Order: sequence, then structure tokens, then C-alpha cells
Amino acid sequence: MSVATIVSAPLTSSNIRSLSIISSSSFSPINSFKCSSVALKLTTTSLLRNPNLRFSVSAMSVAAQENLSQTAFLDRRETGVLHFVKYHGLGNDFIMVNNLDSMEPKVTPEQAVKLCDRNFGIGADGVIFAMPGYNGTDYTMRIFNSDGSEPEMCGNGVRCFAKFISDLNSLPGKQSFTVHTGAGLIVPEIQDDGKVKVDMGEPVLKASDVPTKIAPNKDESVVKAKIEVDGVNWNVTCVSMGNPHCVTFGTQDNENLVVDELNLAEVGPKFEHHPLFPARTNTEFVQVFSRSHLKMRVWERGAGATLACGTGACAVVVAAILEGCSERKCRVDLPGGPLEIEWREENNHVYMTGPAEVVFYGSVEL
Ligand SMILES: N[C@H](CCC[C@H](N)C(=O)O)C(=O)O
Repeated sequence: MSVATIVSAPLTSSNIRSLSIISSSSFSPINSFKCSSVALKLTTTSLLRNPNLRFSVSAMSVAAQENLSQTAFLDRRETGVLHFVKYHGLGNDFIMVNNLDSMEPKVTPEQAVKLCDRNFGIGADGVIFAMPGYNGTDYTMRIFNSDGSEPEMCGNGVRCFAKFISDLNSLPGKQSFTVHTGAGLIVPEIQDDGKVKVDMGEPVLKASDVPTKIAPNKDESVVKAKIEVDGVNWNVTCVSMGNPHCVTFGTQDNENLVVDELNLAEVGPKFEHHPLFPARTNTEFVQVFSRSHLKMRVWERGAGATLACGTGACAVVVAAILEGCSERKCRVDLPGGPLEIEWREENNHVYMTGPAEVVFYGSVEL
């Protein structure tokens, strides 16, 4: 069931204690939001604890009329109010912003940090901007991590981006878009089953381009190299999908990780901020179930432990093939669910297929 919750703003000093959707309509294209009988009963309570960010809702009971237009919602231009749609890809969740009228993000990195805060803000792993195309592409995608840093690319995010664009333009069914990103041209295609298949382009293996300072092999890649992290010797393979990834299947003493036993919050930041990664790094810890079935957990650069990482799953399959422990087509299980990944030999591109779903609509005073 997908729910479109319109939370009116601006109002001051209250937040939602309970939001009960008495009945809900399935999500409709934004231009012609068809709402059978969404009646929202919102009750409000105590003061919002973060005076800098007034995310507020009044007590209201709204019976949405038929044909309530989402365009009116997302196209409204109140000064200082951001209208957004929340999407997630396997629990890796994003605040999507319709930024199609400008190449300047509507939210600053500092505001993104507050919006992504799961206690004082909306809560998300990042903010994603849908912007006009560049050099002939349909669109441009930019993203701010929840720490305010700007990565080159986001795999789960670009699936959400495709669904967001499709919904903005009332494009039901199968379609694909060309998207300019920090990782170059990315082509997401919405499938008949609603999943999104993404051509993620070619992996980058040259150490200096990942980037990493780990001493490379003769072919300039880093495959099953040893690095010391806080006194433990890990075997790592480094891959860029536009953003840097350090993939490990285990340590020198234990080459077969059981990923659920990892203390991710302890070890993740030590990889992220390791001096051998000048741009920091995303780190994927991988368990091999078979040559076509892997399981991973991830500590993301700028976002910490997330439920899924699309670029990370792509880097994991590339690393697994380079280390000789998987086929070119793999299912990768992440805490938020599975992704289908393929590294095609004929064109060297990596393909990722997975879901992307709307969660709710909202407005927030910046
Ligand atoms: N935090 C990542 C960007 C988001 C990647 C991840 N969410 C994905 O789905 O690819 C970085 O700084 O490189």
C-alpha cells in the first residue's frame, strides 16, 4: 500500500504524535492526484525540540476531495517552505526535491543535515535533487549525504529518482531516462513489475581513481590487498562506481566473514576515515553463500550504517568476480532486501535491478 500523506505547513511549534491514515489511496501521479477518501486525523503535541527546524503540523481533519492536485502541492512556492516526497530503495531512504527549475539546489548541505536527522527532522540517508538535464541528458541528479557531504552517485537513490520523475510526469508503466550524475551518464529503466533496472556504467579499478593510496598490482588495481585497520589485517578489493568502495570478505585470520557478527558501528568508521582513502570510503563486508548469492552489510561514507547501498552492491559483485568467488550475475542480500547485480563482460557495464517506493509527502519550513 503506498500512502500519500499531505502534511500542511507552515505552522509553528508542534510535531506529530500520531498520524493515522483512516483510509488511503494508492499513490497517483502528481499531476492528477486521485484521492478516494484519504481522511487524515493528525493530532499534535508538544513543542518541536529543535527551534532551528520547524517541521510542523496542525491538528486537522482533512477529507481530501477527488482530484486533489499534487501539482498544487509540489509546485507551491511559499518562501522558506520545502515541499518534498520521501522515497526508499530497500530502506535506504531519501528526501526527493523537485529542483527542475534550477541548477542550484533548494537545500544547503547544512539544511540537509537537519532534514535528515531522524529525531529532529524528517529523517533520511540523504537529500536528492531532480534537476534539468546537462549536455543533452534528460535530467541531472545531485545528492547530499546525511552528513552534508556530496557524493558522486547513489544507486538506490537513482532508482528512487526514476520513480520520482515518472510520478512527477504521470508516466505510468515502462520508461527510461538519461541522467547526468557525478559518476557520468546513468540510465535507469522502470520495468513492467515496477522495479527499476539501472545501467550503472563501468566500474573503475585504477587505485588512484578510486581513490586509494593502497599499493596497487601491476595492472594498477587493488585486489585482495592487505590493510591494517586498528590492529587487524583485512583483505580488501577497491572499486569505484563513481564513489569509492572498499570491499572485504574477511581478515587474514578469518577469510570467511559472518557479517551478522560484525560490530559495524565500531569497525565502519575506522575504514571510512582510514588514511589510505583520501576521499574517505564506503565499506562493504561480504559473506559468500554461493557463486551467485552474496550477503553484505555496509558502512556508508557520510551516512553510516544503512539498510542498503546500491553502488556498494555493484562494487561487491565486481570485487567478488575479481577475487574469483562469484559469477557475473549475482543476488546480493542487504539488510533491507535483495538486489540483482550483473557485471556484463561484453560492454563492461554493471547493471542493478531493485525496487523504489514512495513513503509520504510533506512540507517543511527551512
Ligand atoms: N554515501 C555514499 C552515497 C550513497 C550511496 C548509496 N546509498 C547507494 O545506494 O549507492 C557516498 O558517500 O559515496
